[in-house]
Parts: sequence; C-alpha cells; structure tokens
Amino acid sequence: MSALLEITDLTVAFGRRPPALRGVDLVVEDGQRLGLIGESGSGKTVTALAVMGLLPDTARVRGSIRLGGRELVGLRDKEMARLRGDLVSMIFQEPMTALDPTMRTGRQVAEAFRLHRGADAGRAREAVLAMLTAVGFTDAARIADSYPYQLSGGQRQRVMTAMALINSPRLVLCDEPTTALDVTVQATVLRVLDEVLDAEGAACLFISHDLAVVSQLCSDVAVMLDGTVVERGSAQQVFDAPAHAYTAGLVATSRLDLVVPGSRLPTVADHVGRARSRGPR
Ligand SMILES: Nc1ncnc2c1ncn2[C@@H]1O[C@H](COP(=O)(O)OP(=O)(O)OP(=O)(O)O)[C@@H](O)[C@H]1O
Repeated sequence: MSALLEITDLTVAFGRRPPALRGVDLVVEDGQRLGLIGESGSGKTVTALAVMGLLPDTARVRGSIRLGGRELVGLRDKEMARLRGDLVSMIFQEPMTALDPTMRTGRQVAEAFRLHRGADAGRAREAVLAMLTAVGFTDAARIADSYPYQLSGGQRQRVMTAMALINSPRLVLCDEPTTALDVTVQATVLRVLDEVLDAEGAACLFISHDLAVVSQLCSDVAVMLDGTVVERGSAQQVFDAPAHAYTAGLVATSRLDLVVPGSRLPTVADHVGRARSRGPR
C-alpha cells in the first residue's frame, strides 16, 4: 500500500479564536478505511473540509495536504474543483443540505458524473441507473425521477452515496453519514457504503462518534482531541488496548462490546446469553 492522502502538520485557524486544528498528521493508504473519532469540536469536520478545499475563505491554513501526490494547500479553486469527484468526494451527515430540492435526484447524480466525464445525456443516464442500482435500489429509474423530498432519509443518503462514488474517486470522506438515520436504516446505508467502497476499491476517511459503527466499517482508527491526532492504529489495537487516556475514556463510555472488523455486531440475544452465562449476582 502507498500513501494516498498525507496530511502533515496541518493547522487551521478561524479569526481570532484558538486554532481549530493544531498540527494534524494523518495518512490514508490506497484502499484503506480509516475511522476518525473524537469529541465534538475536536476538528474532525474541519480536517475533512480542508481536504475537500471547502473551508470558508476566512480560514487560515498552514501545513501540507498531499492527495495522490499533489499538494492541495494553496491550490486554486478551479483546480480543486476538478480534483473533487475525480480523486476525492464527500458524503455529509444531512443529505437534504447537499441535494438540490428543486432537481430530480437522477439529474443531480448525472450532473456530478457529466461534470467530470463530459458524457452525453444517454450515457450519463445509463451510468446513473447503474450506480443507483449499486447502492441498493431495485427501482433505480423511479428513484432517479423523484425529487429529494419524495425520498426517505435513508434513500437520500444512498443517493448521496451514489453521487459521491459515480466518478470512482480514490478517496471518499464520510462525515457522520448515518447519524441522522434510525438504527435499521443506518445498517442498510452502512452495508451499501461498505459494498460500493469495496467494489470501487476506494479508500475512506470515516468520521463518526459511534465506535461500534467505526469498528464495523474501518480497519484503522485515528483519535482526535483539541485539534490534533493523539492516537492511531488498527481498530482492534486502538479499541482493545488504547494507548492514550482520552481514547480509553472514549472506549469505556461507549460501553462497546467490541466487534472485530468483518464480524457482525452483537445482538440483543448475545447480551441475554452473556448475562445468563454470568449467572445470578
Ligand atoms: N467556519 C468556521 N468558523 C469558525 N469556527 C469554526 C468553523 N468551522 C469550525 N469551526 C470551529 O472549529 C472547531 C472544530 O470543529 P469541527 O466541526 O471540525 O469539530 P468536529 O470534531 O467535527 O465536531 P462534531 O463531532 O461536533 O462535528 C470547533 O471549535 C468549531 O467551532
């Protein structure tokens, strides 16, 4: 594996406030799934937005972000726009804010595709329907012809996933993509994401406060605290034997029955069985 994304000593500050990021170092290898965890305000979203080149103009950025060998810090908006989609894309928590409510979803996915491939309308429609099918829709044409408000939260998030993956980016940034969804829908969206990332061989930086979800989807984990990365390692290592006291606290408070990546999440029956085997207290 080689470094796809290499963030070195990244500092981001807004106005006169203390810096939101204070020397972030982070590496994502080609095809790797890295979970990014940490408390609210620790800088996870700012890190992802910096990679996407989507920070507001008021942000002061220092340090280096190399993606596929190219330096992104200081890149002009036009060049960055080209890399978005081709090399990197992002799935946000609330798809309603990322989708245009006035445009049919199929057209939105097609625009994302055509922007980068210059495809004609017929080819774009074909690619859109194939991608909508890949994210689990059995009725891709109906979904393509719907407006976002006609879809459920989980369906919208799968449309966003289709949009993020239609140009086969090498890196997909996911910022709490399932937090707003209820648990069963969350499981479907995560399964779909897992499948399409695998099919595309795309790497993923997955931001979440949900350690169970991270351990399900990611092989590796980085932990952020106060604008820096305080710990990083394999998911198993970080969750089983956290090196940093803050991580240990996170793991303890999540009351996580740790799941080895690739295995299933514990079920209610598991808990009942375990309680029984422990016997009466
Ligand atoms: N546009 C902005 N202007 C000023 N401050 C900002 C801006 N965006 C983020 N910040 C600040 O940067 C810090 C890091 O925020 P960030 O959203 O990255 O945290 P986070 O770890 O993603 O938290 P959460 O889990 O709540 O999303 C916070 O103190 C936040 O208030």
